Amino acid sequence: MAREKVIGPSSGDDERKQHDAALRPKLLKEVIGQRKVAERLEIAVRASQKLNEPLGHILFDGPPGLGKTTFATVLPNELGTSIQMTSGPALSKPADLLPFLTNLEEGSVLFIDEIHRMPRVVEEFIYPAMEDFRIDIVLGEGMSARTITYSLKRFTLIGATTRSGMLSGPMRDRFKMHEHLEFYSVEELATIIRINSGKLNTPITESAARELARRSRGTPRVANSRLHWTRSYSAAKHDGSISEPIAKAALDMAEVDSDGLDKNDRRYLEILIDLYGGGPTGVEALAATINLASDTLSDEIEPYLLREQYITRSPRGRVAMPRAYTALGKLPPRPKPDDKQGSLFE
Ligand SMILES: Nc1ncnc2c1ncn2[C@@H]1O[C@H](COP(=O)(O)OP(=O)(O)OP(=O)(O)O)[C@@H](O)[C@H]1O
Ligand SMILES: [Mg+2]
Repeated sequence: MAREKVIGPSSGDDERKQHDAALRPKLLKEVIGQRKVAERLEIAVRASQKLNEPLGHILFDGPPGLGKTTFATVLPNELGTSIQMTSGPALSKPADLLPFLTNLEEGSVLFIDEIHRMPRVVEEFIYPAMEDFRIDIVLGEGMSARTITYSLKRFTLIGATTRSGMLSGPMRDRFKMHEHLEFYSVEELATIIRINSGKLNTPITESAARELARRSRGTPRVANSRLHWTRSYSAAKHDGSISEPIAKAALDMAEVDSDGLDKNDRRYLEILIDLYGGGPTGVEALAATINLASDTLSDEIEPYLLREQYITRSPRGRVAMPRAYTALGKLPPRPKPDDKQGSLFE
């Protein structure tokens, strides 16, 4: 049965996956930005080929949409091997991992997304696989239980997480490389937008690419979704090409403000300022008021607001910074006269 599809500024999950797959770089040289990470991976790939050893296990962490899955899928292409993909929440017991482990080819990649959400029993089951390429399977119960050891093909585990802090120490230590992905510069995002408009056969001016880039929260996935929306907007109202005025009008209509903040960002800041007097406020209280999961707040909304200094974290909770007031067209609070350090927010 055909499902109804919502085309709009806030793409749904299915649509997001389609966009991601279509525009995702296939090789390391097509990956824009994250230069240091890409260079280290390049070295690791070459070494693995020259030494004829599997690539060491790699952990990618960073906020959503910055390229963790992209890097994980680029690596097997570089190595000329296959990849199997699963995720932490899909692995509720060790047996769930077995089909993946037994299907491994020599040197192939097993990708586990959201690896911080893998249950402890599965984590412990995977340790010997990571260390010695073997698994121990217990057969039977009680007195008659016996363990058989099963050797695996030498493989590379790639883990991705938005919360490296939630990963257990032993799990983290078993990865040879830890790569943290950072937000992208406007120039890098503008390059991604230019390349992807080419892939989508959509002419775009340089200033329009920069305008979309500036308003994409430092995040390639957001840049791609802003580009898709603007492209639809232009196809419906103009000739399908993207100029700066068209980009501006499309983003205004999508309620993305001139700094690139979207409705959820502004709602977060409004509640923090209007309801909680600018904080400090715990993330749970904010999440309950906004009616979003606190994980969504801390994984998706806050990293960018923190990095751009709209908010800051204190031991007592989140605090709005002057930039948050300005973004909402409000005056920042004045420092108290007795405040020696001149801090605005105590
Ligand atoms: N460095 C990059 N160069 C070009 N495009 C990129 C880059 N990083 C990400 N993208 C684009 O952004 C999209 C989203 O990236 P990706 O799916 O890799 O993010 P992620 O970090 O895995 O996010 P999540 O945490 O939500 O799984 C990709 O499909 C790709 O089109
Ligand atoms: Mg991903």
